[in-house]
Amino acid sequence: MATRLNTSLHNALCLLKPFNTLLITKPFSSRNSFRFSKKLPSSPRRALYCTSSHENGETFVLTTPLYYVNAPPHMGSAYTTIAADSIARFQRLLGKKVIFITGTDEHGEKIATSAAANGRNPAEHCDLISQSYRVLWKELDIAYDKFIRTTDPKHEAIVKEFYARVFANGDIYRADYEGLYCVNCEEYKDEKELLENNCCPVHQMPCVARKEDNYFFALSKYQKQLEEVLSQNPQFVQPSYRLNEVQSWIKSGVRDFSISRALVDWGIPVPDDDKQTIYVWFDALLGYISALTEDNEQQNLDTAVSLGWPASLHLIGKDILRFHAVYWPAMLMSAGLSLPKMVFGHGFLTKDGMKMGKSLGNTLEPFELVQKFGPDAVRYFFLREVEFGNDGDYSEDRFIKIVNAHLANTIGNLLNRTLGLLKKNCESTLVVDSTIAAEGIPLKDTVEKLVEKARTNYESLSLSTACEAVLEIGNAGNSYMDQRAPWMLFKQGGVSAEAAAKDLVIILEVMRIIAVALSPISPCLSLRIYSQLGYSVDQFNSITWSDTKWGGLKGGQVMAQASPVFARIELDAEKGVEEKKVKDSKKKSKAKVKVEQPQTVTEA
Ligand SMILES: Nc1ncnc2c1ncn2[C@@H]1O[C@H](COP(=O)(O)OP(=O)(O)OP(=O)(O)O)[C@@H](O)[C@H]1O
Ligand SMILES: [Zn+2]
Repeated sequence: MATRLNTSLHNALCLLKPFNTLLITKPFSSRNSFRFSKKLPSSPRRALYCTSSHENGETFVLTTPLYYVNAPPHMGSAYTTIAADSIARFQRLLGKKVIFITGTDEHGEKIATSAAANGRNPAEHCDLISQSYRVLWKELDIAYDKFIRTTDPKHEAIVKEFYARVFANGDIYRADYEGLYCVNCEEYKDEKELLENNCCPVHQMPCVARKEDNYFFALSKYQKQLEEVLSQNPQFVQPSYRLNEVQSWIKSGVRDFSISRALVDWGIPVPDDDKQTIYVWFDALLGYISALTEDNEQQNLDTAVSLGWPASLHLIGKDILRFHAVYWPAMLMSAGLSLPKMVFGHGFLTKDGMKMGKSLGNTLEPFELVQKFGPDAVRYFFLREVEFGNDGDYSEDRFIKIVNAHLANTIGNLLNRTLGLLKKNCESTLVVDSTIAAEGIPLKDTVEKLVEKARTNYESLSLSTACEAVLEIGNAGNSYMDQRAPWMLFKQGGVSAEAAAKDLVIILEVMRIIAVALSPISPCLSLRIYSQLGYSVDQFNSITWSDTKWGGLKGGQVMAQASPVFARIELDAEKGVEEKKVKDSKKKSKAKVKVEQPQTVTEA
């Protein structure tokens, strides 16, 4: 609730500041180094696999990864969260109850080391970094419903209960382990997946040899059930090429993994053995369940599960696919809980071809980007530019080109020009209902088809194509404006002027539909469009996807004063396109946001 209120407030602020410049684990192996000192447990005692024991009807529960607080967020963490927020907003538009869960993963060796390196105790360190995630989510208009920290006491209670269930099911045993460990992944690595000098392929740093006496989770017992989950429900892992990856891991044989650490103090103690702490991944994944509870509720698994489990969607980066698509389902089966409905592993934002990451330190600063360009531009660019699922590289030139062309020109200018004409010729008042204005006009059918394209692509998480469909609506509106040239028709007067007045209604209806259809991606921009069309913040906040249907604008509705809804980004010393191109090729440009002048003068 608090989040919702904050979001409304924030939206209202967006209205006041239209040019939102914001100056404002792993399976280990070890053919050579791995040995058990104890026998494997026998097979599971109870039937475990169920994908839908809990049906939560129209509730859509989605999660981002719980981000590791070894360092503040970067554009990669923001990317997943922006995508999740857009999906959550779309699902809310469909009328579903949404529980959007995000949070921070705060235990483990990497955190303890990072805290020490910064001269802080781990708890202080986690408070600070976790807060920086919340601040960034606010800047980016992320309307999450639950923010879980794995250091929350309610989480610890759930983890211990879960551990006890898995133990009671005979799936935890004690053994020695010796292997190569990547501290940044917090995972023992299979030697065959390492690069030269035993370097982790994700973090490009050598893994260290470790020998420990740990508790193990008997993943190998679930091999067959995991195979069945994937073959019976191929939707479980998306996109489909990631499913192939997961299937091949499982086919090559899953191995038990260690779920405790003897050398790490900063973690949840293993029940009945306070010399060990629970492995950070075994702990963190449960955040998706503990997040469902309220702080003042009795904390137990059954309560948590009744509040929304299983999740409809785990949205993650491909780096943590194995945890979510192999370990997590097996852990849930062991505890007798339902499996999430889908795990979607998107690609990496890269820098020079390498995954941008905290450990590598090659990150793009999201706070800086938002301050320079505003949340709408940042959200739009990454979701439009990177096909969801694939990797994508960032370049400032491309960023500026895309947001200027799409948001400032195709959408912003069209609205501005139309409102300018309406003010000059119709006293900013619509002459007729948009349904009547569009009678016999093919543009209406085109828009309806594109709305449907946007909807199906949002539904299948093809966010880039959904953006593309909305932009096509804008292109269709621009073409209509250019073909009809209403400014000429107004000059002709009489019937022509009457037709021109209807044309403006048609284009403004197009703008209204764009605002609704783009609201999951760039909500503040949509709100600004809506308010220019004469709607209140409350009216905007109650839109649903059915508002993409043609016919919302009515005759007599008075439009607001025209003012640009999206600030075109200008380069510092820009003096014309050619000069800009030359400059760009010579040195990295510095960008700033500048308000573009309305373009109504020449046409009017
Ligand atoms: N470069 C990236 N591109 C896309 N998503 C990313 C990227 N980096 C992190 N993420 C998101 O964050 C998740 C990993 O969170 P984590 O807190 O471990 O961040 P990290 O920067 O990858 O950390 P590290 O570099 O220490 O491994 C990924 O699964 C993904 O959701
Ligand atoms: Zn690693």
